[in-house]
Amino acid sequence: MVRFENVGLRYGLGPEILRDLNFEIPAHSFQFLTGPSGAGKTSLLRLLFLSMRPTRGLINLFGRDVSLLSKEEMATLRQRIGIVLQDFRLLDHMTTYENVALPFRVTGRDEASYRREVIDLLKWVGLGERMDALPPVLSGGEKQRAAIARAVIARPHLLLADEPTGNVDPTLGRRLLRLFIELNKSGTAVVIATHDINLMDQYEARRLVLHQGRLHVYE
Ligand SMILES: Nc1ncnc2c1ncn2[C@@H]1O[C@H](COP(=O)(O)OP(=O)(O)OP(=O)(O)O)[C@@H](O)[C@H]1O
Repeated sequence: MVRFENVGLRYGLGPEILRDLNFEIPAHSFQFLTGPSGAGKTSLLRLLFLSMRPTRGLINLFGRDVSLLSKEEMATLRQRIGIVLQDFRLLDHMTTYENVALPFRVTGRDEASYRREVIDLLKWVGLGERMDALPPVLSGGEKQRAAIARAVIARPHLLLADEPTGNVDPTLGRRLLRLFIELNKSGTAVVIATHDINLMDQYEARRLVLHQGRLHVYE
């Protein structure tokens, strides 16, 4: 599903923050991406979401060499990826319900066919009472759960999540982890970037560990 060959990344003229990355993310796999603060986890997620190009090396995503993709082809590939970023990126003029329903709306689906699904997921993540609220009035943890719901609702082929339990209490964190595990069981490859040792200890999974620019894989 994803293959990195000798990938390196630097910002501007700075040092290489990712070096000689060689790894694969198999279809249907589940992995934590971890490493100290500043190790490059968010940068690696950005490479995976095609919002940045590597400085060197090859990235193959869904069978395509990403350096050869047109903008339109990139947009199409991105539709197969769900992403939860640390700044959530919710649309402030849309309600929580509308934000979460967005992945269905962009594919032109009739609302009657997904309304129940969106409401059930909002209830599952504890936002049943906040469906009609606009993002600016949500708490940090509520925004995070809305962003997670939006990323998983359409069952993407690949889910990328950056510190998805960073703003919630441990009980809710466990609930969200269960959501990712269920999504993975239904076929999605999942990558969760986290510092949270407690979270990682709750589920036996592959670990991708970034350290001094290099990636170590523990199966
Ligand atoms: N836009 C940018 N321009 C220049 N340097 C950047 C930029 N974004 C990140 N960096 C640098 O790249 C390195 C990796 O940052 P990144 O945010 O990917 O790490 P991280 O592992 O996600 O950190 P954290 O766990 O603290 O979120 C850091 O040294 C950071 O300062």
